[in-house]
Amino acid sequence: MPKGMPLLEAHSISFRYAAGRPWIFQDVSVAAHAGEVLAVLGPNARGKTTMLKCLSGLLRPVSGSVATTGSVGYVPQSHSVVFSFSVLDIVLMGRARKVRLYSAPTAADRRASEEALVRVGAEHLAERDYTGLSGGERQLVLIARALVSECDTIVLDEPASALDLRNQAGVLTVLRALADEGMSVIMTTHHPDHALHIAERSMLMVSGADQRVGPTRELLTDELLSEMYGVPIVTADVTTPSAIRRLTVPDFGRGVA
Ligand SMILES: Nc1ncnc2c1ncn2[C@@H]1O[C@H](COP(=O)(O)OP(=O)(O)OP(=O)(O)O)[C@@H](O)[C@H]1O
Repeated sequence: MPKGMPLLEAHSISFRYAAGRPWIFQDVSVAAHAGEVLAVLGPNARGKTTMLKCLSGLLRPVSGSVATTGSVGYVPQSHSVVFSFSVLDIVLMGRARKVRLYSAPTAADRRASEEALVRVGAEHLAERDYTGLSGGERQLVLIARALVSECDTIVLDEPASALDLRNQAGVLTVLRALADEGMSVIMTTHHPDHALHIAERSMLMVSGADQRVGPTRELLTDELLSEMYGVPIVTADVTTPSAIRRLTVPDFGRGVA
Protein backbone atom coordinates (compact mmCIF):
# COMPACT_ATOMS: atom_id res chain seq x y z
CA MET A 1 0.00 0.00 0.00
CA PRO A 2 1.30 3.53 -0.77
CA LYS A 3 2.71 5.23 2.30
CA GLY A 4 0.35 7.71 3.91
CA MET A 5 -2.78 6.00 2.57
CA PRO A 6 -5.38 5.61 5.32
CA LEU A 7 -5.95 1.88 5.92
CA LEU A 8 -8.21 2.20 8.92
CA GLU A 9 -10.47 5.14 9.77
CA ALA A 10 -12.63 5.41 12.86
CA HIS A 11 -15.29 8.09 12.67
CA SER A 12 -16.63 9.38 15.96
CA ILE A 13 -16.77 5.98 17.67
CA SER A 14 -18.20 5.50 21.17
CA PHE A 15 -18.31 2.33 23.25
CA ARG A 16 -19.73 1.03 26.52
CA TYR A 17 -20.23 -2.59 27.49
CA ALA A 18 -23.94 -2.20 28.30
CA ALA A 19 -26.61 0.46 28.43
CA GLY A 20 -26.33 2.30 31.74
CA ARG A 21 -22.63 1.36 32.14
CA PRO A 22 -20.01 4.15 31.87
CA TRP A 23 -18.72 5.04 28.44
CA ILE A 24 -15.25 3.59 27.87
CA PHE A 25 -14.70 6.28 25.22
CA GLN A 26 -16.85 8.69 23.27
CA ASP A 27 -16.67 10.30 19.86
CA VAL A 28 -13.15 9.20 18.98
CA SER A 29 -11.95 9.76 15.43
CA VAL A 30 -8.61 8.38 14.39
CA ALA A 31 -6.93 7.17 11.21
CA ALA A 32 -4.09 4.67 10.80
CA HIS A 33 -1.95 5.07 7.70
CA ALA A 34 0.23 2.80 5.60
CA GLY A 35 3.84 3.29 6.64
CA GLU A 36 3.02 4.52 10.14
CA VAL A 37 2.94 3.24 13.70
CA LEU A 38 0.10 4.48 15.92
CA ALA A 39 0.57 3.88 19.67
CA VAL A 40 -2.38 3.80 22.10
CA LEU A 41 -1.50 4.73 25.68
CA GLY A 42 -3.47 5.04 28.89
CA PRO A 43 -3.58 3.78 32.47
CA ASN A 44 -4.81 0.30 33.37
CA ALA A 45 -8.50 -0.27 32.67
CA ARG A 46 -8.84 2.98 30.69
CA GLY A 47 -10.02 1.09 27.61
CA LYS A 48 -6.99 0.43 25.39
CA THR A 49 -7.91 -3.20 24.64
CA THR A 50 -11.52 -2.19 24.08
CA MET A 51 -10.36 0.49 21.65
CA LEU A 52 -8.19 -1.99 19.73
CA LYS A 53 -11.04 -4.48 19.51
CA CYS A 54 -13.34 -1.78 18.11
CA LEU A 55 -10.70 -0.69 15.61
CA SER A 56 -10.06 -4.25 14.44
CA GLY A 57 -13.72 -5.25 14.17
CA LEU A 58 -13.84 -7.66 17.14
CA LEU A 59 -16.26 -5.33 18.93
CA ARG A 60 -18.84 -3.13 17.26
CA PRO A 61 -18.88 0.50 18.48
CA VAL A 62 -22.19 1.58 20.00
CA SER A 63 -22.11 4.53 17.63
CA GLY A 64 -19.84 5.75 14.89
CA SER A 65 -18.10 3.59 12.30
CA VAL A 66 -14.78 2.02 11.38
CA ALA A 67 -13.79 1.72 7.72
CA THR A 68 -10.85 -0.42 6.62
CA THR A 69 -8.91 -0.84 3.41
CA GLY A 70 -7.26 -4.25 3.11
CA SER A 71 -7.23 -6.80 5.91
CA VAL A 72 -6.57 -6.39 9.62
CA GLY A 73 -4.62 -8.85 11.78
CA TYR A 74 -5.10 -8.83 15.56
CA VAL A 75 -2.47 -9.94 18.07
CA PRO A 76 -4.05 -10.38 21.51
CA GLN A 77 -2.39 -9.65 24.83
CA SER A 78 -2.57 -13.30 25.82
CA HIS A 79 -3.78 -16.42 24.14
CA SER A 80 -4.36 -19.88 25.54
CA VAL A 81 -5.01 -23.05 23.63
CA VAL A 82 -6.62 -26.16 25.08
CA PHE A 83 -4.88 -28.70 22.88
CA SER A 84 -1.22 -29.21 22.34
CA PHE A 85 -0.03 -27.67 19.05
CA SER A 86 3.47 -27.13 17.78
CA VAL A 87 4.54 -23.52 17.38
CA LEU A 88 4.68 -23.99 13.61
CA ASP A 89 1.05 -25.22 13.63
CA ILE A 90 -0.04 -22.14 15.60
CA VAL A 91 1.67 -19.88 13.07
CA LEU A 92 0.17 -21.88 10.18
CA MET A 93 -3.29 -21.09 11.61
CA GLY A 94 -2.61 -17.52 10.55
CA ARG A 95 -2.85 -18.77 6.95
CA ALA A 96 -6.47 -19.88 7.52
CA ARG A 97 -7.84 -17.24 5.17
CA LYS A 98 -5.55 -18.53 2.43
CA VAL A 99 -5.94 -22.28 2.94
CA ARG A 100 -9.06 -23.63 1.24
CA LEU A 101 -11.60 -25.52 3.36
CA TYR A 102 -10.62 -29.20 3.87
CA SER A 103 -7.28 -28.73 2.13
CA ALA A 104 -3.96 -29.13 3.91
CA PRO A 105 -1.50 -26.23 4.12
CA THR A 106 0.88 -26.21 1.18
CA ALA A 107 4.67 -26.19 1.21
CA ALA A 108 4.40 -22.44 0.50
CA ASP A 109 2.24 -21.99 3.62
CA ARG A 110 4.84 -23.83 5.69
CA ARG A 111 7.64 -21.77 4.18
CA ALA A 112 5.76 -18.52 4.90
CA SER A 113 5.25 -19.64 8.50
CA GLU A 114 8.90 -20.53 8.94
CA GLU A 115 9.90 -17.16 7.47
CA ALA A 116 7.55 -15.34 9.85
CA LEU A 117 9.19 -17.11 12.80
CA VAL A 118 12.61 -16.05 11.53
CA ARG A 119 11.31 -12.49 11.20
CA VAL A 120 10.45 -12.31 14.91
CA GLY A 121 13.58 -14.22 15.94
CA ALA A 122 11.67 -17.30 17.09
CA GLU A 123 12.65 -19.90 14.50
CA HIS A 124 14.29 -22.02 17.21
CA LEU A 125 10.83 -22.53 18.75
CA ALA A 126 9.22 -24.00 15.60
CA GLU A 127 8.92 -27.58 16.84
CA ARG A 128 8.19 -26.74 20.50
CA ASP A 129 4.78 -27.33 22.08
CA TYR A 130 3.05 -23.92 22.17
CA THR A 131 1.49 -24.62 25.59
CA GLY A 132 4.98 -25.01 27.08
CA LEU A 133 6.24 -21.57 26.01
CA SER A 134 6.87 -18.60 28.29
CA GLY A 135 4.67 -15.52 27.98
CA GLY A 136 7.34 -13.69 26.02
CA GLU A 137 7.90 -16.59 23.63
CA ARG A 138 4.15 -16.83 23.00
CA GLN A 139 4.04 -13.13 22.19
CA LEU A 140 6.65 -13.56 19.46
CA VAL A 141 4.78 -16.55 18.01
CA LEU A 142 1.48 -14.63 17.93
CA ILE A 143 3.13 -11.79 16.02
CA ALA A 144 4.45 -14.34 13.52
CA ARG A 145 0.92 -15.79 13.21
CA ALA A 146 -0.46 -12.35 12.30
CA LEU A 147 2.36 -11.77 9.80
CA VAL A 148 1.60 -14.93 7.77
CA SER A 149 -1.97 -13.73 7.26
CA GLU A 150 -0.38 -11.01 5.09
CA CYS A 151 -2.60 -8.39 6.70
CA ASP A 152 -2.27 -4.74 5.70
CA THR A 153 -2.90 -3.42 9.21
CA ILE A 154 -1.54 -5.22 12.26
CA VAL A 155 -3.16 -4.40 15.60
CA LEU A 156 -1.20 -5.52 18.67
CA ASP A 157 -2.26 -5.42 22.31
CA GLU A 158 0.83 -4.70 24.44
CA PRO A 159 3.22 -6.58 22.15
CA ALA A 160 6.24 -5.88 24.35
CA SER A 161 4.71 -6.18 27.82
CA ALA A 162 5.93 -9.70 28.55
CA LEU A 163 9.30 -9.33 26.89
CA ASP A 164 12.77 -8.84 28.32
CA LEU A 165 14.83 -5.86 27.13
CA ARG A 166 16.46 -7.68 24.21
CA ASN A 167 13.15 -9.02 22.95
CA GLN A 168 11.53 -5.59 23.43
CA ALA A 169 14.18 -4.15 21.15
CA GLY A 170 13.63 -7.00 18.68
CA VAL A 171 9.86 -6.58 18.54
CA LEU A 172 10.00 -2.79 18.30
CA THR A 173 12.50 -3.12 15.45
CA VAL A 174 10.27 -5.60 13.63
CA LEU A 175 7.18 -3.41 14.06
CA ARG A 176 9.02 -0.34 12.80
CA ALA A 177 10.32 -2.32 9.81
CA LEU A 178 6.80 -3.55 8.98
CA ALA A 179 5.58 0.04 8.94
CA ASP A 180 8.55 1.11 6.81
CA GLU A 181 7.57 -1.62 4.33
CA GLY A 182 4.09 -0.10 4.03
CA MET A 183 1.97 -1.76 6.71
CA SER A 184 -0.04 0.17 9.23
CA VAL A 185 0.85 -0.81 12.80
CA ILE A 186 -1.40 -0.04 15.77
CA MET A 187 -0.22 -1.05 19.22
CA THR A 188 -1.01 -0.41 22.85
CA THR A 189 1.81 0.12 25.28
CA HIS A 190 2.45 0.99 28.90
CA HIS A 191 5.85 2.38 27.88
CA PRO A 192 5.73 5.96 26.57
CA ASP A 193 9.37 5.36 25.58
CA HIS A 194 8.26 2.72 23.10
CA ALA A 195 5.76 5.13 21.55
CA LEU A 196 8.43 7.83 21.36
CA HIS A 197 10.83 5.35 19.76
CA ILE A 198 8.69 3.95 16.93
CA ALA A 199 5.30 5.67 16.68
CA GLU A 200 4.75 8.72 14.48
CA ARG A 201 1.39 9.28 16.12
CA SER A 202 -0.20 8.34 19.42
CA MET A 203 -3.59 8.23 21.06
CA LEU A 204 -3.71 9.11 24.75
CA MET A 205 -6.76 7.76 26.58
CA VAL A 206 -6.72 10.40 29.30
CA SER A 207 -10.23 9.73 30.63
CA GLY A 208 -13.54 8.29 29.44
CA ALA A 209 -14.40 11.68 28.02
CA ASP A 210 -10.94 12.75 26.90
CA GLN A 211 -8.97 10.94 24.18
CA ARG A 212 -6.34 12.79 22.20
CA VAL A 213 -4.60 11.89 18.97
CA GLY A 214 -1.56 13.61 17.55
CA PRO A 215 2.13 13.42 16.66
CA THR A 216 3.82 11.44 19.46
CA ARG A 217 6.55 13.99 20.18
CA GLU A 218 4.06 16.85 20.49
CA LEU A 219 1.43 14.91 22.40
CA LEU A 220 3.60 13.19 25.02
CA THR A 221 4.42 16.17 27.19
CA ASP A 222 5.47 15.97 30.85
CA GLU A 223 2.22 17.72 31.82
CA LEU A 224 -0.15 15.46 29.93
CA LEU A 225 1.66 12.22 30.84
CA SER A 226 1.77 13.24 34.52
CA GLU A 227 -1.93 14.07 34.45
CA MET A 228 -2.88 10.85 32.64
CA TYR A 229 -0.85 8.45 34.80
CA GLY A 230 -1.29 10.38 38.07
CA VAL A 231 2.44 10.39 38.84
CA PRO A 232 4.99 13.14 38.09
CA ILE A 233 6.79 12.32 34.83
CA VAL A 234 9.83 13.99 33.30
CA THR A 235 10.97 13.40 29.73
CA ALA A 236 14.65 13.68 28.85
CA ASP A 237 16.81 13.13 25.79
CA VAL A 238 19.52 10.57 26.40
CA THR A 239 22.41 9.91 24.03
CA THR A 240 22.95 6.19 23.46
CA PRO A 241 25.70 4.71 21.27
CA SER A 242 23.30 4.59 18.31
CA ALA A 243 20.91 7.53 18.72
CA ILE A 244 19.46 10.26 20.88
CA ARG A 245 16.43 8.73 22.56
CA ARG A 246 13.68 10.57 24.38
CA LEU A 247 12.85 8.72 27.59
CA THR A 248 10.15 9.23 30.17
CA VAL A 249 11.11 8.99 33.82
CA PRO A 250 8.31 8.61 36.38
CA ASP A 251 9.08 10.13 39.77
CA PHE A 252 8.56 7.18 42.10
CA GLY A 253 9.82 9.16 45.10
CA ARG A 254 12.93 8.39 47.13
CA GLY A 255 14.56 5.05 46.43
CA VAL A 256 17.82 3.47 47.47
CA ALA A 257 19.86 5.61 45.09
N1 LIG B 1 -16.26 -7.96 28.36
C1 LIG B 1 -16.36 -6.95 29.24
N2 LIG B 1 -17.54 -6.70 29.87
C2 LIG B 1 -17.65 -5.67 30.73
N3 LIG B 1 -16.64 -4.83 31.04
C3 LIG B 1 -15.47 -5.04 30.46
C4 LIG B 1 -15.26 -6.11 29.53
N4 LIG B 1 -13.98 -6.06 29.09
C5 LIG B 1 -13.41 -5.02 29.72
N5 LIG B 1 -14.29 -4.41 30.54
C6 LIG B 1 -14.04 -3.21 31.38
O1 LIG B 1 -13.77 -2.13 30.51
C7 LIG B 1 -12.75 -1.29 31.08
C8 LIG B 1 -11.62 -1.13 30.06
O2 LIG B 1 -10.98 -2.40 29.91
P1 LIG B 1 -9.80 -2.63 28.90
O3 LIG B 1 -9.35 -4.04 29.02
O4 LIG B 1 -10.22 -2.15 27.57
O5 LIG B 1 -8.69 -1.63 29.50
P2 LIG B 1 -7.13 -1.53 29.22
O6 LIG B 1 -6.81 -0.07 29.17
O7 LIG B 1 -6.74 -2.36 28.06
O8 LIG B 1 -6.55 -2.16 30.57
P3 LIG B 1 -5.10 -2.78 30.92
O9 LIG B 1 -4.07 -1.71 30.67
O10 LIG B 1 -5.23 -3.06 32.39
O11 LIG B 1 -4.90 -4.01 30.08
C9 LIG B 1 -12.33 -1.94 32.39
O12 LIG B 1 -13.01 -1.31 33.45
C10 LIG B 1 -12.79 -3.37 32.24
O13 LIG B 1 -13.09 -3.95 33.48
